[in-house]
Amino acid sequence: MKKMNDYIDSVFAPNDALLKEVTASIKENGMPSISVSPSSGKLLTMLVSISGALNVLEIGALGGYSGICLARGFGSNGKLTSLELEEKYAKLAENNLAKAGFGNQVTYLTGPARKSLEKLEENQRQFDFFFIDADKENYKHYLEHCIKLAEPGALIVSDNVLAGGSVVDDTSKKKRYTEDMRHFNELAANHPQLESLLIPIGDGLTVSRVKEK
Ligand SMILES: C[S@@+](CC[C@H](N)C(=O)[O-])C[C@H]1O[C@@H](n2cnc3c(N)ncnc32)[C@H](O)[C@@H]1O
Ligand SMILES: [Mg+2]
Repeated sequence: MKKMNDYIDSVFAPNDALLKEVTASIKENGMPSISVSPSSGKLLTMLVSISGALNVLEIGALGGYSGICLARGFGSNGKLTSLELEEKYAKLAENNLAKAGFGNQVTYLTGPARKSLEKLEENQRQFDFFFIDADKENYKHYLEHCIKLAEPGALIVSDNVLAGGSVVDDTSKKKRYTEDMRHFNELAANHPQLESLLIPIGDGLTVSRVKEK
């Protein structure tokens, strides 16, 4: 899986100068190197752009790498709302999004994402694109929140659904969240309100489309 991903990254999605700077800033700040892979980031940009989404909700910001990829998909017209547990991470992400030219188009809500999602529901907010990439044990809850906040036809993209290959291959080292990801994929695949497919790029992205009612 690593060799294939390295090949795809190097041919189709080499990091540009800004994404290299963002990746370095995450390391320099002592934060974990767990941003999406370059190809996953490029797919996010393409999916936002192709779908024409203008109101994007991200769950799990870290240092803003995926946030920049999402914002590049909507250009100057869209808005990104990003939920992040850690104040320090959200600050760095905000700085990096400003460097990328999206400073006026992003809002960070800090604290546990499930609380922020409940607030967004109370305020009857709607989004047309979602990216789930935070604590894996809560993915199933995030999915239900996203469906509630979704405009018909919205896309919900979820990262790390292959759990390093361990969801398909019992010889791969099992991760703490292997079972969570197996259950999550089953949920997305069989959910009556979704049409879903897992795309094996990076650590796997499950792409779900919210059916029109
Ligand atoms: C894998 S990282 C996100 C990477 C980012 N999406 C990217 O690719 O650039 C996961 C993030 O989720 C955040 N997180 C973990 N638990 C959370 C929670 N309960 N609510 C909100 N954010 C959470 C972590 O602090 C971390 O920044
Ligand atoms: Mg991830």
